[in-house]
Amino acid sequence: MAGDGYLPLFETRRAKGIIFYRVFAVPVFVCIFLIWVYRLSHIPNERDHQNGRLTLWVWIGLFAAELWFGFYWILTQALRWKRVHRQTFRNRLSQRYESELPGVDIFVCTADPKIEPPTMVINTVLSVMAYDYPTDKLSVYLSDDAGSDLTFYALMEASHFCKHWIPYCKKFNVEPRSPAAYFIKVGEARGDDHKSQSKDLAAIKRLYEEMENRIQTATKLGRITEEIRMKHKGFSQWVSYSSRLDHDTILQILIDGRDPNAVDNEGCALPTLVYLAREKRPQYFHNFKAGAMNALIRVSSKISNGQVTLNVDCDMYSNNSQAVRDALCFFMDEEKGHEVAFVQFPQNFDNVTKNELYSNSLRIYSEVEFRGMDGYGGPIYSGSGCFHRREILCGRKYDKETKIELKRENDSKREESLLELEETSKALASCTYEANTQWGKEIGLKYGCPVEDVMTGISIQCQGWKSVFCKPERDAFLGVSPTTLLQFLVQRKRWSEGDFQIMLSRHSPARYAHGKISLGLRLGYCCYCLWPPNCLATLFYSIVPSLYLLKGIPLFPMISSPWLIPFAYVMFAKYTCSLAEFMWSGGTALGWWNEQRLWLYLRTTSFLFAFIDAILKTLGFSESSFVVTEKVADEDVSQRYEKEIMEFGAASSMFTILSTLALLNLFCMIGAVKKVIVGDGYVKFYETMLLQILLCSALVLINWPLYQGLFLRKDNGKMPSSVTTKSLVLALSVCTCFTFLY
Ligand SMILES: O=c1ccn([C@@H]2O[C@H](COP(=O)(O)OP(=O)(O)O[C@H]3O[C@H](CO)[C@@H](O)[C@H](O)[C@H]3O)[C@@H](O)[C@H]2O)c(=O)[nH]1
Ligand SMILES: [Mn+2]
Repeated sequence: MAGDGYLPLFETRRAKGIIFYRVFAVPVFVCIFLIWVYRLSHIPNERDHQNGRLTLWVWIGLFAAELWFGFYWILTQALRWKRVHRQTFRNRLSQRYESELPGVDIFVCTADPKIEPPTMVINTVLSVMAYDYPTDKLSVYLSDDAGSDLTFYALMEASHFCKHWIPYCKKFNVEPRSPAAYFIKVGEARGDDHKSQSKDLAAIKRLYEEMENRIQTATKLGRITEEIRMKHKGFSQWVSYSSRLDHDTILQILIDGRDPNAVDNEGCALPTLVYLAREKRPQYFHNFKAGAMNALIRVSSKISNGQVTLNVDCDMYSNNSQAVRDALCFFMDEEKGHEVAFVQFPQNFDNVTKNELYSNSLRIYSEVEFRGMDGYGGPIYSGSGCFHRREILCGRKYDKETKIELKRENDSKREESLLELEETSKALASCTYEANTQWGKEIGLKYGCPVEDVMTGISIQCQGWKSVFCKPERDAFLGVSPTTLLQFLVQRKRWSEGDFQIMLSRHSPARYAHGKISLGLRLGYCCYCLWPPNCLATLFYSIVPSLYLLKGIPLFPMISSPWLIPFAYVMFAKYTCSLAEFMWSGGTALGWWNEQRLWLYLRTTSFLFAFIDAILKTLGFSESSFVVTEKVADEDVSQRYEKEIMEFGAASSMFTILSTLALLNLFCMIGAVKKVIVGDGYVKFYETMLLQILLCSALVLINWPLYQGLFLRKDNGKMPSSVTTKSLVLALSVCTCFTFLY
């Protein structure tokens, strides 16, 4: 196809405004440099203060923090310097390859029926079963790490309902194809929007609601009744089940794509649908999601062996039925496609409130930073919403000469009977299968890291492969993001700890990746992998200058000094730029303000805990864990979330740290105000301490929701009184000790 008249399947464009951005970034860097010069050229000596020695240490601390911030700012530039946008041409794909499209295996992961309700899980499954893609080439696998018969039951119901749902979606070309999300959307639309299909709509809605009722009745009951049990032989597999961590492999091919009778109610073939709960035994470590994915890769290779795989988390339903075709435009492009190992779509969420209370839209990642990495060889593999070439995920090395042909017929073993196929596949999901193999090391997803995805992605890129970031206009996947502050902090602790572990591991972008991926991409990786150490500089900067403000000792240039300019410019430029970025990406000003708060909270808690834990793990002192994010919330928690009221309500040590810091700054602020009123006059204090006053007031201002939670609120989401007491005592003692002892 390549040649003179060659029309590519995708196009890459430079992002607009890059030159403008670069021109803007240079003076910021110069000013950062001047700040360093200021610290080095103004080292305090004994005569400056009677407690000069102490100030010297503080000076060194500030210099270290500013060195770090400056260095980190340079890293963030790598994510902005060369942003690109991609556009796909699905029509061309269809014209050239419609009859030769490759098999696509879709893996949905779930791990707990309580916090990932079965109805949510099957909505995701149904949405991907209804992709606009030849159904005989589509297979959907649900991995259930809880081995729950409730989830299995829900999937069984879905396997019946899909016979109505898939033809309905295709007939009326509906979006989104998650039934729950679709019915909500239709409910909100104007009456005449769906008039032409009102009869079919009413019928399909009734079917869905009946199914949903049955599933929810079972979920509420907490077990499967005998009556339902009798209906499907699959339940018999639960006899060996003693707990979620101790059971045989449970595998059911609910719809066998090879079976000529597996058709929808219009007579069209259905996609294959498989339930898998891999074997679990207490004496074998199960490696969390990475273990589940590797079992899925093996089992699916036996059953359908699609050349392309897609993984979605159980809450991430497909919101765009064209996404598979978008991904294939990259893989199947005749000129550049052969070097693309994976295509990552952004993670979007359908429960984000207007001003993103927990900065949960991941806006800056998807609009700015991933595009920046894409310019340097490809984004990180960030889990859900990523298409892979199966062979590469299984460890195939890059070789310029040989191209992996995607367009070929499936070579699955078609002769075996369903039962035989189930039995042989089961063996692939046993606990012992991986012993003495390269699974988890060179093959499949990597083990031993809480962010198995990022780790796997960097090692694929280091083999020489590229990746692509694809963000179609209509969001491809929508999921559920945390709805409480604690969930958010715990999730980010897992992410940052995992990323930092990569930094300390043999896959470190700082060392291992040298010469294997571009410098820009390595710096980009470092930006994420160095999240946790940020805690040190941020803690220092949010405590020490405020305490010195209380004492009346200046740590920054005076208002009349020209050295104030670089400080002022860096702050002004950095924050204006981030505000502009945020608003250009479609956010609100208040959303940006909330994001700044969340960064402070992350840096002082999640990153701190992650920093300590990652180091302990690397030294072998603690075991890895994976706290699954809750996807449902209590009624009153959800209501507060809708109203954008921050949720505390748990006696967590993370909250003690946050409250102590907030109170400490408040006390310093009050102390400073008192000094101004009774002390040597407003003007002098203001002249010498301006930056410290600004810093401390900004911290007080941004912590406003915390003070509310500590003292003003009465609802269940307020700060628990134990946290309030602890942090009051801590903050007061620090302030008192500091004032009187030094
Ligand atoms: O033992 C486990 C633990 C988790 N999961 C599944 O993994 C997915 C991700 O878990 P979640 O708690 O939702 O974590 P998030 O932080 O929201 O997930 C992001 O970060 C993870 C890495 O930390 C990636 O694996 C995910 O794809 C990415 O969306 C969910 O579908 C879980 O059901 C398992 O299958 N087995
Ligand atoms: Mn999730």
